[in-house]
Amino acid sequence: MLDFYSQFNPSPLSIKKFIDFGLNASEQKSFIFLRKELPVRLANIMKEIALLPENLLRMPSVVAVNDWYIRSFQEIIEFEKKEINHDTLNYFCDSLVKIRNRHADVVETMAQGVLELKESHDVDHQTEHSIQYFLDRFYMSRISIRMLINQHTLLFGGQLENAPGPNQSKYIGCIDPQCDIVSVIKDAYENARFLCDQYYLASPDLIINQSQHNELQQEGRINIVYVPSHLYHMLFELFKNAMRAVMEYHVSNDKYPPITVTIAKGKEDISLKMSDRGGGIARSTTEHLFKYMYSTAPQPSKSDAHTVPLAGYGYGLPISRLYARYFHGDLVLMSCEGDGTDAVIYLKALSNEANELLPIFNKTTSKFYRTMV
Ligand SMILES: O=C(O)CCCOc1c(F)cc(-c2c(C(=O)NCc3ccc(C(=O)O)cc3)noc2-c2cc(Cl)c(O)cc2O)cc1F
Repeated sequence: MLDFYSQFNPSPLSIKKFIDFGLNASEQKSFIFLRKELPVRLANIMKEIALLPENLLRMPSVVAVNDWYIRSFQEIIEFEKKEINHDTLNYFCDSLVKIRNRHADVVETMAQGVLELKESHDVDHQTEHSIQYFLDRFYMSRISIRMLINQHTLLFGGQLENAPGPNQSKYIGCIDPQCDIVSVIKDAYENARFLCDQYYLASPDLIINQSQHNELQQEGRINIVYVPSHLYHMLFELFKNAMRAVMEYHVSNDKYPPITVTIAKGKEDISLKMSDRGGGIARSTTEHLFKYMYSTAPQPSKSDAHTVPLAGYGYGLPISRLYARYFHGDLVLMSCEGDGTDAVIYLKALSNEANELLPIFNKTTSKFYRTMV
């Protein structure tokens, strides 16, 4: 069955399609689409997992993740031949929730798998490159599958959790058609600042600027049709990094240079540039920050806890970049060593251009893995 579903390409949806479908949503249509599309997306990435180097595939954590995928795949294809009725639709929703919970810790578990590999084998450059290629595609696939599951369970899950927030009633699933970018920036800043204050007993201030293409003059705030939780995840990660840099660079004085976020709206892009004066990083170091292998460093021993670990321990940055790229945006770092760092989140201004970016398993993909040692 895996071969059957992996022969289909995943069908990318745009934010506009998610919205249009959600406005007059039919649970039956969603069910018919998902009981095919979810196995297709699962099968495509499972074929890639199977192509990983033996020594990674045999790591206990990778075996566990693979089992979760096999089990979830089997549970969904059960619905292929089920009669469509009220009970089937309810059972389908319950199965999706069960699958989402089963896969909750996939990111950490895969990181553990990479660590197990690093500790048990020498990882040559080519293998590291292939693992980077695989994990970018694997996590992007996971983001897309969770997006489909969340939309269905939020639109039809029935459990209308506690009354949605003030404007959450206008949400279409997890999409806010009028996502107020400034308020998401402020939320992410306040939460990152809370952690910064706890650790450094101080934190940089925030300045928000707005600028837009002169033909787009609009009063008030810039809104976007987007998934607020994705935008929050990216901003929270970037604020944490910027604050750490500023606080580590300006150890002495108690006045810290503020972090500036500039929101720019053009015809095609909406850009969020976060600038800090945290001393910046060398170009040679910047490229490592998006590497999964580099950032899966063994936990620092207590002794050197005082040094600020440059090697991150989360996958915060690479995964934040995947969220940006998921709807055809991007996340770019421009650091000037000795001064500070600009991090830019690019988003599509038009929801019909914000298409899912999905990894597709095909002959070229498998050729890529075949060259792996
Ligand atoms: O994943 C995680 O948990 C966090 C993973 C990430 O952890 C980091 C972190 F937050 C901040 C920095 C950092 C430094 C720094 O640290 N400068 C001082 C030093 C320069 C070079 C070296 C060296 O070459 O050894 C050591 C210190 N300067 O600018 C940034 C910086 C990095 C990013 Cl991604 C950003 O969006 C904004 C920034 O200001 C580096 C990180 F890596």
